[in-house]
Amino acid sequence: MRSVSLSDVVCTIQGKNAVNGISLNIKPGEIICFLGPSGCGKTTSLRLIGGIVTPNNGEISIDDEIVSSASFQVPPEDRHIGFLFQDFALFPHLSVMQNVLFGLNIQKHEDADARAGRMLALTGVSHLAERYPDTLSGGEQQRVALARAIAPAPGLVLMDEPFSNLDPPLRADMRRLTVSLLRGEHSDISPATGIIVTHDAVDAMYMADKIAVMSGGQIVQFDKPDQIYENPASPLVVKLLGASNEWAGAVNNGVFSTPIGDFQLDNSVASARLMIRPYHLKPGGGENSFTARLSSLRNHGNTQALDVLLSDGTIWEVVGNDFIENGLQIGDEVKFQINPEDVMLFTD
Ligand SMILES: Nc1ncnc2c1ncn2[C@@H]1O[C@H](COP(=O)(O)OP(=O)(O)OP(=O)(O)O)[C@@H](O)[C@H]1O
Repeated sequence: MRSVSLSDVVCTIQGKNAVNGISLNIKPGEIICFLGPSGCGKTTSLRLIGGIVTPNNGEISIDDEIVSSASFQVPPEDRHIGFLFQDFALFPHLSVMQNVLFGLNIQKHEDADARAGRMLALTGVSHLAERYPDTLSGGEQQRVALARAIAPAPGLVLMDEPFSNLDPPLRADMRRLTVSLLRGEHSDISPATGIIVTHDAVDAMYMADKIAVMSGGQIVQFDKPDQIYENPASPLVVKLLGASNEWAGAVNNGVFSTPIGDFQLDNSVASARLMIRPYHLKPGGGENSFTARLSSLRNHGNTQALDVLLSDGTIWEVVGNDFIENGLQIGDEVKFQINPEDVMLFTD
């Protein structure tokens, strides 16, 4: 298991800072997910760590040895990293077995055949050993790519959207498998530090010890998933982690008056934004409640969703599972309860 550290790393591509001064310390054995909207610099950060692109400024170290700076670059093949990148697709002219053997043979691994066989078994593709990549489904190819990345026991594995082409049940399987392999939960497979790029919050929440949320080439929050979920640093982080309702407006003399009630803020604040998750709004009266009119009701099977009109015409979503059973109907005026702890307030 290897440590990775980035210090004030900048990477300019075609005159634009794709990565704009990121610093990060990743401990041996940690699984880190880079999460962020499209174009925020996740893939470039991973490519910098892999040595595929060179920083214009700053330093990258692996196990306390500098591997990248503006003037010095250890080539990717000398970093002994496992890659699972779209650009490093399976070799089309090699069978599945030969693909997994590739890295093992470079390392002159003693029991390469046995180890490749074991990796194929663990990733559930032993029966495809003699097949060629173009005869495999997307999901099968991703399993083989995972086996190939981890087979040489690299101690550090970089993955760029490793489950991008998988449907939800297969994605959940692959998440579990990836974490168990990185954690070394299988005998004779050494644990590894994992750095994974994803734009899927569920992937990140499930797999990561820590999530690095990126925006505009910078890391805007780096913390444990539950911390990020409970204390998001900005509206962007709230949105990345799941659906949310919001309302923004002026603050007058420290009072933020919203359709769901008044909130006391600092006197110096001029404007604010309130956010709340759809499933945190529950029908019911009482102290912290507000009234809204139901404008639509959708049944998604295991959940039901309401669109509700606030007093100023703003539409919010409410998610639950018993609205229909409780007789709610479009046009009804309904009271909704809020727990003040679920309200996220951001000042501009
Ligand atoms: N080869 C390139 N040529 C020009 N611009 C590039 C290149 N690679 C990246 N960029 C730009 O750098 C920025 C960061 O790109 P990057 O691929 O790192 O983002 P990302 O967060 O991984 O996005 P996505 O989730 O869409 O893959 C983007 O604005 C992108 O357009």
